[in-house]
Order: sequence, then structure tokens, then C-alpha cells
Amino acid sequence: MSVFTKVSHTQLRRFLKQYPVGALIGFQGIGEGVENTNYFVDTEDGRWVLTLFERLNYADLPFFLGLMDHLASRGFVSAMPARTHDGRNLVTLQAKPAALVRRLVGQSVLFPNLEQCSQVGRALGELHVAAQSYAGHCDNSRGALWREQTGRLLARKTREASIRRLIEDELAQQMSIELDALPQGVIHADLFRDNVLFVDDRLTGVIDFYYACNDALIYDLAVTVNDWCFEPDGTLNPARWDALVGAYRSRREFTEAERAAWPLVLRAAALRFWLSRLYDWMFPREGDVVHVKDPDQYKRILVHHREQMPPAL
Ligand SMILES: Nc1ncnc2c1ncn2[C@@H]1O[C@H](COP(=O)(O)OP(=O)(O)OP(=O)(O)O)[C@@H](O)[C@H]1O
Ligand SMILES: N[C@@H](CCO)C(=O)O
Repeated sequence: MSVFTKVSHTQLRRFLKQYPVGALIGFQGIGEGVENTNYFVDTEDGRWVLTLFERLNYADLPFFLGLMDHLASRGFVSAMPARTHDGRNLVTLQAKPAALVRRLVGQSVLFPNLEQCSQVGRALGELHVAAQSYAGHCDNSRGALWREQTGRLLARKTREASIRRLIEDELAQQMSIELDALPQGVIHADLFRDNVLFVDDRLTGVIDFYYACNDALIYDLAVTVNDWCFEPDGTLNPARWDALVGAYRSRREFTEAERAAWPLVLRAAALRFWLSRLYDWMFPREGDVVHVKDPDQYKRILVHHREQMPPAL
């Protein structure tokens, strides 16, 4: 669970006066999530999620909030950010950048069925298409340079020689891939199961756009299948894979270059989350309740991709 910054009832009441949302009814810290502080907030005018951004700078946030606005206003199932009386969707609370967004209905699923995987693949394709008209630009803060620098740091700091060897070898092999040369666009970059909401089998929400960036579209698909289509022991679930990838393809066809790069792109995506989780284990953050995810799960997925060719696109 993660609530890094506590907000009092009085602070929240004062904060909400900036918005046309009516008086505060109740609020509660949200346990899930590892990056930001989140609260569910109920007011006379509806249900909201308040996010205090713990790592992101004020200057970086208009890209993410603008993207959510862009997608939601085109009918995509993302949360529309609320605006203050004077039109701002980004404000300050407790000296941190903060935003209030619509609370979407639904729950995330831990064990997705084939219909849910198919809906996620379709939604990702639709997101890529709808975001083509978004004017904002943001480099991937967890892109190739970050993977290289973080990998080198963790390889130096770890006491386990096998981890050091795996990171160094994977970084060397990743040198042969140029994600920039593949079809580009705005990507979600973190479309894990905990960032998608369902009511039964109906996908009702995509949340947490705070890693969204410009990068290779196929990398986003790799991030998504690595989370949705693998079992906890690191083995691939082929039926989920086919459902998700097939539904994505119904919205956007792959290029030859993407098909050729796919095995290494899957590895780049697995490496990114292994490294970020490993970093959080090795350098834990202070907080009221802090949730850290298991790095080994992503090490297993990376090793799987290194040993076995994935199904072709
Ligand atoms: N718009 C929304 N509607 C409904 N629930 C939401 C919404 N935004 C966030 N949540 C809830 O808050 C939880 C945490 O949000 P989020 O995933 O954005 O956390 P985080 O710490 O910012 O990110 P991360 O997933 O990267 O750790 C979600 O799991 C979900 O339960
Ligand atoms: N989705 C990430 C956390 C936020 O980036 C993970 O599971 O490691």
C-alpha cells in the first residue's frame, strides 16, 4: 500500500473549494499503486480520485493530463481531469503537484479471462490510434538510456553475480535494437492489470497515464502482454496471448520491421520492469504505507524471452 503524503480533512476541504464539485462528503487513502499518493474523494457532485505526484515535476504533468483529456473527449475510457473555477487541471497541494480526476467504475482483475484480454488488446490499439492526433510530446523516462544507466547502477550495487551477469548481457544484446526506427506514437507504457478496470467482462476504464510518452507502439504491446499473458511462474499463457494480440491487430496492423524486432522488444519491456522493481527493492522509499512489487517475477519473464522465441506477430 502506498500513501506517501497524508492529507487532512481540513486541507482537503480547502483544496476542493477551488473546483466546482460541491462540498466534501468523504475521502479515503488508496492502497494500490507504487508511484503516487492517491485518495478516493466523494463530493456532492460526484466521485473523484485525488493524486499527489510524488516524483513527477509540475512541468511534466500537462502532457499526461492533456492526454487523458484528449482521449476521454474522443470517447476513450480514460478519466477526465477536473478543472478549477479558473480552468486549471493541475494545482498544488502540500507543496506537491496535484490533480483531481473522475473516478471510473469497475475493478481491476488479477486473473483475466480471454474476453478481458481481448478487450485490453482492442483498447490499446484504440488508444494508439486516438492518440495520433494528440499534439503533446514527452520522451520515455524509462527508455533505452534509463535502462542502460539504471542497469549499470544495479549491476554495480548488487551482491549477486548472476544478477550482474544477466543485466550486463541483456544490456549488451539490447544495443542491437533501435526502437526509434519502429512506428512511433503516444503510448501508455504501463498498461498492467492494475491499470484497467472492468465491470464483469466490460472494460470500463484505463487509468494511470503517468508513464505515457512517445515511443515505439510495439513496445507498449510488449509491456501489456508481459503482464497480462504470463503466469506467476514466468510461463506464457498462449490463449491469453492470442486473444490480446489478435484484438490489438484488429485496430492496427504490424509492419515487417515490428515483426522482426518483436522478440527483443519483449525483452526490453521485461528488462524495464525488472530494473525498476529491483531498484525499489535496493533503494526503498520512506512512506506511511509503501507497496513494493516483486522483481523476480520480471526476471523470470525476461529469462523466458531470452530462452524461447515468442509466437510470431
Ligand atoms: N480514475 C480512477 N478511477 C477509479 N479508480 C482509480 C482511478 N485512478 C486511480 N484509481 C485507483 O487508484 C489506484 C492507484 O492508482 P494508480 O495506479 O494511478 O497508482 P500510482 O501509484 O499512481 O501508479 P502505479 O500503478 O504506477 O503504481 C488504482 O489501482 C485504482 O484502484
Ligand atoms: N506497473 C509497474 C509499477 C508502476 O510503474 C510494475 O508493476 O512494476
